[in-house]
Amino acid sequence: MTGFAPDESEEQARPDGEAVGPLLSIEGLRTEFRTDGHTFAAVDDVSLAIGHGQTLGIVGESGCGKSVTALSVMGLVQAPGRIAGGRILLDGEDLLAKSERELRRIRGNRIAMIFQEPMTSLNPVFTVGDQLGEAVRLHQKKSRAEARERAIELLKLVGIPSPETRVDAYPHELSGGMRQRVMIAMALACDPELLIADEPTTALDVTIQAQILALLRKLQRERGLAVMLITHDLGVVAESCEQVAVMYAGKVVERSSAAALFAAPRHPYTAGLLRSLPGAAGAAGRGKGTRLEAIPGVVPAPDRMPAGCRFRDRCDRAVPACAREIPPLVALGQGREVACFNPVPEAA
Ligand SMILES: Nc1ncnc2c1ncn2[C@@H]1O[C@H](COP(=O)(O)OP(=O)(O)OP(=O)(O)O)[C@@H](O)[C@H]1O
Repeated sequence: MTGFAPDESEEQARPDGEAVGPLLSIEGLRTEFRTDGHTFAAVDDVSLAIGHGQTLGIVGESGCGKSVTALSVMGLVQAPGRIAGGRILLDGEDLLAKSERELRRIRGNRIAMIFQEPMTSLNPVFTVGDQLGEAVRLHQKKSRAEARERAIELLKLVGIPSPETRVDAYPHELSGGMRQRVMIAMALACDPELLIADEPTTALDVTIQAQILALLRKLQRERGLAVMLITHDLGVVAESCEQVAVMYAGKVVERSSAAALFAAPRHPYTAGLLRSLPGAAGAAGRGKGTRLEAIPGVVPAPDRMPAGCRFRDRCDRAVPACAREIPPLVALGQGREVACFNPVPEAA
């Protein structure tokens, strides 16, 4: 375990004043893949939490384990992958102890996920209304006519103009941004408490990206939706997230409020990511659409992880201890945790 302990920032108060735990709590998650006789952990001892109605950004370069973390929460890890350890608690209930049938119900009703490329998730031969209506009828007892009405309502909710007409459109008749809105509408059909959005804006141009992020923020605010927002783009995090987890090579290396992280990153990897943003380093809201490729070197392949800190070959603050031991996540106060033997000093 990484020594993660939910702190005050994850304890929330109910209207009756009673404290409640986080909506989602991932504890010591390990998800492995077995390929060519080798077993490697794509997600290695990851602990995270998302409060009710909160947005957590999970950020890191390609291959860091962000998507596998999301798929683990959804119960959608496919062979040759498997969850080898840890707990995934939704409102205190361990999802890993659920049957496939129970999980399907939870996926349908409490957790929904949207992906980067909506065209791969929408069926080209059915209209948007058919597919949305189907999603509605899967979760609620409604007649076809009622499901169509609900589909129109959902399209309106996600800001599709002329929803009464668009409901009869086929996916290819809509722009990329509109298709992503339809996917969000599908995800909302079951009125979930948690929405997992895996790179929801990566395939879209910058203006449309901003609109989709604004829509997610609006839904989060108005419906009290919790969002796990997976992105390689710190600009997206700056715009949308309250909390951030930075992942590197299958591990969480820094957890923080977004404000504190952008004000003063403590893990050298986070600092490097922020430096790679154009404009003033780390200025929140800048650098939208930037890929995080400016740190020299690459993420080590999961079957060739170095001993000790996995970032050390790319790190300008490495010390001898980094070669010997994997740095544990250590609480630095105010909900901040960093896995580094030589973190960036606060004043830097
Ligand atoms: N089905 C699979 N079989 C084997 N390895 C896999 C499989 N899925 C993911 N991996 C490996 O797990 C690691 C983590 O992948 P993951 O997709 O979670 O990264 P990511 O951070 O989401 O990156 P990206 O932004 O590119 O999606 C990668 O090394 C990847 O190659």
